[in-house]
Amino acid sequence: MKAVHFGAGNIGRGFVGLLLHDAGYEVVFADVAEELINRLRGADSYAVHEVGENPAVRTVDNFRALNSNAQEAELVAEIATADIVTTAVGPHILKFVAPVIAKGIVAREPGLAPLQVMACENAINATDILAKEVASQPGVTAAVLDGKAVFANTAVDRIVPNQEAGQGLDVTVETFYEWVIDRTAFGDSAPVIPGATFVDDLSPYIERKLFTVNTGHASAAYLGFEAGLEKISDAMADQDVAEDVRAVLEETKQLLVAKHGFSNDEQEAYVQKILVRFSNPYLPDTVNRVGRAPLRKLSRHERFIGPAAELAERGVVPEALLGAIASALRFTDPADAEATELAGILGSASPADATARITGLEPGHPLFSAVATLVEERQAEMASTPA
Ligand SMILES: NC(=O)c1ccc[n+]([C@@H]2O[C@H](COP(=O)([O-])OP(=O)(O)OC[C@H]3O[C@@H](n4cnc5c(N)ncnc54)[C@H](O)[C@@H]3O)[C@@H](O)[C@H]2O)c1
Ligand SMILES: O=P(O)(O)OC[C@@H](O)[C@@H](O)[C@H](O)[C@H](O)CO
Repeated sequence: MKAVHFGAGNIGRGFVGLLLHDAGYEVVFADVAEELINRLRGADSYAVHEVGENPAVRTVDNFRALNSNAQEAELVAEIATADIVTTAVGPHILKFVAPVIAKGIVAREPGLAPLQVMACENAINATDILAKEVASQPGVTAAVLDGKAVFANTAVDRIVPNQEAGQGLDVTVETFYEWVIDRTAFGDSAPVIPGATFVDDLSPYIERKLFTVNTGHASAAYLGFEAGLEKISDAMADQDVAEDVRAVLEETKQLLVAKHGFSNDEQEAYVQKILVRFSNPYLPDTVNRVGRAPLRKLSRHERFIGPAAELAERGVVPEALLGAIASALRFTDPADAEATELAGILGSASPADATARITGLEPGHPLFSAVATLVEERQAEMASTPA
């Protein structure tokens, strides 16, 4: 069995690659980072260090690596004969990997089982986004895809920080993991991945993951950044930050319980577990990594505006989420292109225009004016602070 996995970064090596390896797949990593590809080519195995409660070291072998920019023909041939394609490249990168995936699908011999495609990104229904991109490639029609590929949405959860320089291919991860996959996409032929959970309705799981783990995580990052802290575990050790994160998760709990029918106790247990995960002192995770790409995180259906908008539509003022959004507007990182772009929008547009551009909220939406007020406050702060 062979899997082609796009993105040999943190989650690619530390989670998706590991679970596919443990399920018996040979993994062909495809990435654009030449140095990383060369390292993978030169190694027989790498180690995944699971840190926290019940630490363990796992070994991944039986992999190869291709440069997806420089070795397109080879990659097409691999995809044409693979069982599974997965991605962990970032939601905005899916459009760049779609063309080669489409070519690989077109090149599959008739009679082969359909390629099983799963995007493992933090976004609601990321595989649908990828499927749409694949279907829009030249020469690809619904008839071409029919019988040659199936696309399944998934929710992936494991905190994998940026890795220390000098660590080579080895990855430090938390012990917890969860990979929930939409079973319905596969008919009777779902892949056997012992570490994954297959469900008939993914939407409650994917929203619960994004609006609890990622909303809480990003809140800790932006509130922690504002408090001058670098590590997520240090942010969680700050009583004010921890209380604010807890209040944010109380609000998303209210939404998730009402919308998806999770019991209050079940959701509370999920929240408690997550707070412990964020506080893991052995995990060298930073506010800059978790706060990365603030424009993506502040977009319409993402971890802040998504739940806050739904709460506002239900007549609830999401005070704690608004507090976290205010902190997100203050996030700066010269190395982060989206943080720079965010500052540019705040510095040049009117409060209403900036709010619409940053969040995608419509001016008539019940959340709009509350966010516009935060934007205006941030703009006033920026105007009074020397550059
Ligand atoms: N790190 C985590 O804790 C975590 C957990 C769950 C989900 N995710 C999601 O997984 C995705 C990846 O996150 P990450 O933390 O591993 O990031 P990362 O930056 O460590 O890895 C991304 C990898 O994708 C590669 N890449 C970029 N463009 C590419 C292209 N066109 N073709 C092939 N490879 C390409 C990069 O070189 C990099 O190696 C994101 O969507 C993230 O939200 C991350
Ligand atoms: O990957 P992002 O940028 O969407 O979010 C940053 C972190 O919150 C995220 O990577 C978590 O570590 C992960 O989603 C945990 O499962």
